[in-house]
Parts: sequence; structure tokens; C-alpha cells
Amino acid sequence: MKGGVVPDVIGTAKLTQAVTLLPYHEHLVWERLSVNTPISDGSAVLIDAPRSQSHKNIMVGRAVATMSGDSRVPVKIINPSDKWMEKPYVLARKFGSPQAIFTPLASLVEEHFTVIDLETLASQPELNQKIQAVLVWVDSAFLNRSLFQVLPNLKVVVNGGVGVDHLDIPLINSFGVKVCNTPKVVDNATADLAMGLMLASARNIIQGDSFSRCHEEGEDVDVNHLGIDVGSKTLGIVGMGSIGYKVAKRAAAFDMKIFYHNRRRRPVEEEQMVGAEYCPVLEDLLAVSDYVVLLVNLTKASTHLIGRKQLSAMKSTATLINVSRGMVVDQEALVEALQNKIIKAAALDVTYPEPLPR
Ligand SMILES: O=C(O)C(=O)CO
Repeated sequence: MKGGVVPDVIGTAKLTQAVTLLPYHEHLVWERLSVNTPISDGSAVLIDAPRSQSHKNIMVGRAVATMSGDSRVPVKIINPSDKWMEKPYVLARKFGSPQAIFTPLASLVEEHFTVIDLETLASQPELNQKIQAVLVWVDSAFLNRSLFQVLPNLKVVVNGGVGVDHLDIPLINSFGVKVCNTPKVVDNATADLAMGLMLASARNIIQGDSFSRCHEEGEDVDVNHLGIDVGSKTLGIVGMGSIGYKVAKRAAAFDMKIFYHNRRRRPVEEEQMVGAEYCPVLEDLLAVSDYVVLLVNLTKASTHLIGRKQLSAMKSTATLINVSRGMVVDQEALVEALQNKIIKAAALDVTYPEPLPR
């Protein structure tokens, strides 16, 4: 293998989550790489864009090219004939089967990994020695003790998505296996969806769509369906992590008054940037908000964070928007609150179970 120097490496930073995607080979370069760091030709490295940038630019596996900002980093790709070029083995649900990794990502994953599905592992149990990572997407029911017991070289469980509430992290860690997720990647999408749900609810977009498809000749739209101007309204954000903050930025552009509730108050400058006011007591936020958006992780503490008491604290004209996890809301209490007009509406990206039975 030839030695060499990779020129013009820019904007490098080591993110734990990203780096743990790649602990597959002894040639891996673990150190933080700085500008113009020489990398010997053929080393497997991960060069990540700065923290503020999307993880979508990360190239994984044996690849060594990456993006930083808009510029492609000119990193040499290792020679595929090298003996250690064998793609790392990962276990995943069969692409295309329910709860498998999102099918459009299959080719990207296969470009960098040898993907073994559960059925193949069952029929060729000797592959267990090769598997160094498990990829999960939403479902982790197959990640049980007996699986870990037969994967002696497993190093990491990689979760596609930010929420790891479905993973038994203590169990995984007890086998010396790390867990990593993909924070930041979904921030914009989730924030957009929160805004989309709020606007759809405020402006009756779903009803408008139905009306436009099914109205009788000459029929006028119901005056109640004309909707509400969110610009004059108050948004309460419960959970002001990076997604919550993105929602705040968007809501600020809509001229909404913003309150937020979070375990930790954000720095004043960050609050001022989006005009958000901290509410240390959840019920205080609920009492003043026209729209309440839930963006907390699902933990023991946040399970049924919104129940009867909290729904009763809300305005009767308020809308509850849940883009976190279904279990954050006591669903029975929500149905009751909607039936009894304790609150006006709910706009839900998540429920339990999911999807709801018909
Ligand atoms: O990535 C996740 O866990 C999400 O739910 C995105 O909203």
C-alpha cells in the first residue's frame, strides 16, 4: 500500500456518534483531524463536517471522501483490491421488510457495508463472527440478549434517527457494545413537520383539500374553515433541544409569541435570537399557549407528560401538536379532552400504537 498525503482537508471534527459508525478496522484513524492533516493513503477515516452541519454529508464505512460545507474534500479512495478492503459486516432487517432500514437508503448502506439480514444469519450462523455493527431503524425488537450472545465481535448498534427510546441501552452496553444515533439529521424535517401540522390545523388545510375534491356545484366553503392567523398567537414549545429551537426560529418568522419549557434554560442570547421566553413550570406554558408543540425525548420522566391535568391547564381554544413520541401524551386523556372540548384540536405525527388500529 502506498503512502501519501491527503491535501486540503477542511472543516474536520470528530463527532462521537459519527465516529462510532466506523470502528470497523484497525486502520481507522480515530484522532481529530485538523486542516491539512496528512492521512496515509488507504487509511480508513471519517472526516465530518462541523457540528453545526448536517450529518447527511458524512460518508461511512471504508470510504474516505466526505463533504464539508459545499466543498468536496479531496481525499483519496483506497484501492479496492487491498486485502482489508472487505466491507464491514453489519446486521440489519432485510431491506424492504416491515421495519427495516428505509429502502431508499439501502444502496448507500450496501455501498459501504456487507449487509447480513436476520434470515441469512439464521441459515449461516458462522457469519456471526464477522458482524461488527447492527443497524436499526425504528424497530429493535430483535436486539435481545440471545442475539448479543452470538455476536462476539459486535462493536456498535447504529440507530437511524435521533430517538433511542426503543433501545435497551444498558443491555447493549453490558456486552461492551456502543450505541450511536444520528442527531441533527432530522432537525429540519421534524421542525418543518411541526410547523406543517400547526399550519394545517390553523388553516384547515386538510378540510380545504377535502372540500376542493368533493364540494357540490356552487357550494361555498364553511366560514369556520377559513382558519386562524397564527401570527397573532402564542406557541408553547415543550422541549427546546435542537429541534425545538428550529421550531422557535420558524415560529419567530411567523411573528408568533414563543414560550418554551425545557429542563435547562437556554442562554439569554439564544432566547433573544428567536424571541422565546423561558417557562420553568410546564402548566404556566400550557395556560398561555394557543399551540403547544411537544418535542421531548421519550424517557420515564416524559411518559404521559401530557395527561388530564396538563390538558385541563390548556386553553379551550388550544391545539396540541405532538412530533415527539406517542407515549409522551396520555392518549385516553387526549381523546376525552377533545370529546369534552377541553382543548380544540390535536395534530399528531405520533401515536401509540403506531399506526392506530382502524
Ligand atoms: O429521529 C427520530 O427519532 C425522530 O423521531 C425524528 O423526528
